[in-house]
Amino acid sequence: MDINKIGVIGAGQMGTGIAEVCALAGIDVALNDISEERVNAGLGVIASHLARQVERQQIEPAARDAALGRIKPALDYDAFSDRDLIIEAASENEELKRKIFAKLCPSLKPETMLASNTSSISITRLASVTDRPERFIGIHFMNPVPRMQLVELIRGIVTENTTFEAAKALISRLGKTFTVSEDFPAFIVNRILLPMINEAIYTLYEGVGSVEAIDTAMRLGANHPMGPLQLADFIGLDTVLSVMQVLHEGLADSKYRPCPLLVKYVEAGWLGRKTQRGFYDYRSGTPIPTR
Ligand SMILES: CC(=O)CC(=O)SCCNC(=O)CCNC(=O)[C@H](O)C(C)(C)COP(=O)(O)OP(=O)(O)OC[C@H]1O[C@@H](n2cnc3c(N)ncnc32)[C@H](O)[C@@H]1OP(=O)(O)O
Ligand SMILES: NC(=O)C1=CN([C@@H]2O[C@H](COP(=O)(O)OP(=O)(O)OC[C@H]3O[C@@H](n4cnc5c(N)ncnc54)[C@H](OP(=O)(O)O)[C@@H]3O)[C@@H](O)[C@H]2O)C=CC1
Repeated sequence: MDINKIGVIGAGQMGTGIAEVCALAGIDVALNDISEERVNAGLGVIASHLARQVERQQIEPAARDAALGRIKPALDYDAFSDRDLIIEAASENEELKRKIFAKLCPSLKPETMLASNTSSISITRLASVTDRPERFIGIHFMNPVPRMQLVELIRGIVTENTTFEAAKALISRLGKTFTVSEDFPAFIVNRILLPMINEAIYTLYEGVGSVEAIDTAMRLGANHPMGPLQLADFIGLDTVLSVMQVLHEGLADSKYRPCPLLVKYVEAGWLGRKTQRGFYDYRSGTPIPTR
């Protein structure tokens, strides 16, 4: 099936990025979140990111205007009745995602495909709460979506080839590259990257280095574009913790235990950029280490 109309659930960092790249590629987007206020805030973020691309002469103003014209708010799931694909990008919480998918299906055409942008959670388990597990797939974009070339594709145990092929065609239309991961905890990217970030937090927690030393060391010592603690704040410390918990529980190996300092920051509501404070304090505009 050609994908020309998508629904996106979750207007946060990833949902807005997915909506932005799909609209720029000519796809009609209906964007949902838990409130009209949240959806409108997401639409504002998309407009500001597109404006930045116009300023940088990466896109023409007309392309920006056309893309914005393709994105509309979806304040309930009835707005998804004509969609070809729904991409869920709500918070990294399995119970929340299962509730979304269970509630969503009755509003959809029988042939509508379902995808989750989950960083780590079992596609097979998420698919099992729907009426269409064969049309359910993991389409895992990377953050920030407009700038990252990779998309991970993860098939559930019964994902059909037609669904897999449609997802591959969408990724190609977005000008991105996919890799295929088997449906095991955190797939490929986060199975490797998040334990590294967790280890960086342990390095801080054990006093081996300061926030700045750790980030500078990896930026200049390993040519990472962002230091691991800066990246953790960019991803969201709640998401980082959720992924480590999925790895720890899913693989039953203590090497994936989340660092107690990460747990403390999340419990304090210090989630990184999205709350203006994590390993850095962003409230003044200049990132200042919080420890
Ligand atoms: C957790 C998961 O499930 C999987 C994942 O996604 S793991 C995370 C994977 N992503 C990464 O590793 C990103 C690593 N960082 C980078 O590649 C680069 O820093 C970057 C592409 C994000 C920015 O590139 P850059 O050219 O150095 O910076 P620049 O383009 O000037 O952008 C600078 C700013 O905009 C942000 N940014 C740039 N483009 C953006 C976009 N399209 N959307 C949102 N933020 C963007 C940058 O984070 C940075 O923020 P501040 O100005 O607030 O510091
Ligand atoms: N951050 C990253 O670097 C990456 C994240 N991902 C994955 O993408 C997904 C989203 O992550 P991210 O965008 O960072 O998270 P954010 O916290 O930025 O956004 C999640 C959004 O979902 C909303 N939400 C919560 N419950 C519902 C619901 N029932 N219906 C609709 N929207 C809801 C949240 O609202 P509220 O805040 O009010 O609860 C929030 O606006 C997660 O599964 C994450 O693992 C994948 C790749 C990279």
